[in-house]
Amino acid sequence: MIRFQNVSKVYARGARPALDDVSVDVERGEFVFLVGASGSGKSTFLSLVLREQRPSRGHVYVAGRDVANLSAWRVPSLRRQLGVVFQDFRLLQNKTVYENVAFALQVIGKPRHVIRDTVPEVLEMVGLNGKEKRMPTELSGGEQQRAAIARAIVNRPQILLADEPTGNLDPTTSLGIMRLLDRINRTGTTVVMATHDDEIVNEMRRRVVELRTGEIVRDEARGVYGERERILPDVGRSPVLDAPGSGTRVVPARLVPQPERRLLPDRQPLADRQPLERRPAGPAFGEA
Ligand SMILES: Nc1ncnc2c1ncn2[C@@H]1O[C@H](COP(=O)(O)OP(=O)(O)OP(=O)(O)O)[C@@H](O)[C@H]1O
Repeated sequence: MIRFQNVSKVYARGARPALDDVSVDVERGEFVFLVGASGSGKSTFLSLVLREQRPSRGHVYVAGRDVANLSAWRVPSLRRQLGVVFQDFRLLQNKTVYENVAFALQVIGKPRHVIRDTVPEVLEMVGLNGKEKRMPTELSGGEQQRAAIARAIVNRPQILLADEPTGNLDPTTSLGIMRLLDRINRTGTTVVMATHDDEIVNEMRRRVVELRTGEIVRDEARGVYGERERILPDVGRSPVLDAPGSGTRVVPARLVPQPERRLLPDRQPLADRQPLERRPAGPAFGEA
């Protein structure tokens, strides 16, 4: 779905590369965390996928197309396959929630009846029904991010890119946003999320690609799909969510980050989860 082949990006002559010979594949339907310190190249990675930037060397393929070689008139069609959410939401302040989401369809020429049917469906999916007429200033941060996510997925993109989507939110609100992104991913949308939030990364137990000064220093499958979990024999309990009534499950002790704190209660028993390759590519939203 996304392939970086020996990609380097140098912004200014003589400067250190923002990305340095990066090769990585993101498969259809994956959820990948892109982590690394500030300045390690995460946003550069996302901007290359979006064709906001072109690589200085190497190739970036998105849905099979070499994006650096796309002619300018094909870039909008690439972007239609990509939904994007940002830390600062970037809603249009003079439009209501409904209008913000509808606008994403209007600009690509969707007929009015499609907009009328689709927007309420997406707003319900992200948990904003009843708030259609609110202006962005009348929403909490978490609600603004939900509106931004609704706008990003309303056109059913194959890929959702999220650049620090929880960066402005408190832990509880972040949890809700992560559940929503998880749900969107489970319907078949590939998600790549750049984040500094170790707690979320450790909790979600998905693939983690770590950048350091432009190079990949870690690429690790986590959780049920990761080798680490399968080979770990010792099993421990999370002290926070193993409280009575928490509905949590046993987790391998060594996978619980320090300090131990679980953000995301598991909603799906391990045995019910399918390996990625067997997960059908479903519609881009709606319940899995
Ligand atoms: N448009 C630009 N022009 C010049 N240099 C840039 C540009 N964008 C990023 N850089 C540089 O490239 C490097 C990687 O930056 P990037 O924004 O990709 O990192 P990041 O991991 O996303 O950081 P953060 O977590 O702070 O957002 C940094 O050294 C940064 O200064």
